[in-house]
Amino acid sequence: MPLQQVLNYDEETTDTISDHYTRILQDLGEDPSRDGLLKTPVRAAKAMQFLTQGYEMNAENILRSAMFAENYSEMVIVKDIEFYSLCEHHMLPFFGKAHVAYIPDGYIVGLSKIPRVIEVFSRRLQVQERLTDDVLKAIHTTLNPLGVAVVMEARHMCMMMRGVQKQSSVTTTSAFTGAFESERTRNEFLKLITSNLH
Ligand SMILES: Nc1nc2c(ncn2[C@@H]2O[C@H](COP(=O)(O)OP(=O)(O)OP(=O)(O)O)[C@@H](O)[C@H]2O)c(=O)[nH]1
Ligand SMILES: [Zn+2]
Repeated sequence: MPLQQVLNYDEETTDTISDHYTRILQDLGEDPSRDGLLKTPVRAAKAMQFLTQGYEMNAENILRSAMFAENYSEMVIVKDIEFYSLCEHHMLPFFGKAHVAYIPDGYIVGLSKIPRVIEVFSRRLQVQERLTDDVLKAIHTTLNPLGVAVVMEARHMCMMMRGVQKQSSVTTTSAFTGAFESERTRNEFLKLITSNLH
């Protein structure tokens, strides 16, 4: 299922989460009955369901829906794909850019499906390392290419707004399979994602 701008929110789930948010507001010392907060529990409940809709999505189905037999066997790179996720420790956002490459082995995939796979795994509670690995494995096992490479760069709000409070640190994670395990291929990919060629 693709990322939905407007989810079909299940009423019962929204009500339950909303009730929890009402209590959280009270526990934070707020007055949930004041004008500005009247709809906040429902809004927050819907926002959290939106941000975790990846649990309902299936990466394999998305990729299989647009796989085409093709003899192209050079590196295909989709870079600068923005993503937003939630860290599973604090449920605060981490966000940044993903760069994905693969070398086809008989099949190419519709380009938009790569950002869609990133949505599947980023719209959940995550850590950046697992997110990187989830994207890698989904593409590798479904498309069966000669190799897959994933690099993700992100800023973590839990390190910026609270805790250690470092505003400019960026975390980079990477994972590689197949041909990208060779230094030459990996370096070519890294060179291409850091170039300004558009
Ligand atoms: N490896 C990894 N760590 C993350 C990620 N997102 C958040 N964290 C870290 O998860 C750790 C949780 O550590 P704890 O000591 O249990 O939590 P805490 O007391 O809130 O830690 P501080 O953030 O240092 O105040 C922190 O070091 C966070 O920076 C991620 O995607 N990957
Ligand atoms: Zn965190």
